[in-house]
Amino acid sequence: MSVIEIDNLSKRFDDVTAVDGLSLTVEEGEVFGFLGPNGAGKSTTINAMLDFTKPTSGEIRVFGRDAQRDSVAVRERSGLLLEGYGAYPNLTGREHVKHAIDTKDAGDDPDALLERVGLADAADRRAGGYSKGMRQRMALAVALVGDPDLLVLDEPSTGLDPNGARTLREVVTEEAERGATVFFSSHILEQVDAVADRIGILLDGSLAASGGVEELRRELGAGTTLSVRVSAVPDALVADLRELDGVREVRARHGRIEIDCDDGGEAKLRALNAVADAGVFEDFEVRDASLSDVFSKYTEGTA
Ligand SMILES: Nc1ncnc2c1ncn2[C@@H]1O[C@H](COP(=O)(O)OP(=O)(O)OP(=O)(O)O)[C@@H](O)[C@H]1O
Repeated sequence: MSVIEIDNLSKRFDDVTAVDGLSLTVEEGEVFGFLGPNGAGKSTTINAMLDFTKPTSGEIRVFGRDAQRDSVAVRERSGLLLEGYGAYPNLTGREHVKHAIDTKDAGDDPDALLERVGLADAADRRAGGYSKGMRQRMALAVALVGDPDLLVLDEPSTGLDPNGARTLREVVTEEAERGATVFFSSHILEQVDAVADRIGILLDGSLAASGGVEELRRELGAGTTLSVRVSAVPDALVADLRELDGVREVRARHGRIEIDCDDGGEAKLRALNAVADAGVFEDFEVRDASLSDVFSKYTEGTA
């Protein structure tokens, strides 16, 4: 069953088109990574999903219900960590979580939730004195209240240190194992890559690509890099390599020649032969382009 169905969503603010004909579906139990650079339209999409902003056109269904007309029912089943979560400076972390539990009429233990997000030690401190990362951890604890069927996390890694980022990934994985659907937006690919079943790349309000990590890599023809250890780097060889069919870029550094090739074996084979013919070949390794390369390729030149 699809938990989120977005159909041809557009949202304009005066002369700015924040979302432009976006369609996507997220299935039950899936962790969906919603990636895009600043200003791509991620928050606007999320706000429309939760009826915090009205679409200019298009339709959104969450749990099979109209996201605008049935927004109360949608929000009741969702746990939200949204940008600019407003903490009450005078309330402690525990009081924030307790308040969310009471509001949702849930049976959670606030301390257990704070423990899960690594905030147990600061449970009795006022949120006004929390660091950015601590506030983000608290917001995550609040989002987890009531075992929501859908977790909507908008840039949840903002302000988190590496430990916090790991805790976040663990929590997302645990929630998915529990059966929750997770919609996770970020402009940091590594955060999403590690936990997402599927990724959508949003650019200028439209989906530029979507699919599983491997599928995306193939679809985008991310290519592979051949790294050859050489005894010397003759200029003529570098020039020859650049001319080969299927070779995209050649770099020489630290006794190696790095050759970016199209997917498939032929270009790599041609390049290796050329290095061998030049009499400088020592050793080689092959690296697949990471999804990070794919993402940079897609977002190059954008904000
Ligand atoms: N309330 C608003 N009024 C006018 N323009 C807006 C409003 N909200 C968003 N925008 C514009 O819509 C575009 C998309 O913004 P949005 O916040 O959805 O992007 P984002 O992908 O979430 O970016 P970020 O990663 O920086 O949070 C931007 O150009 C932004 O300036």
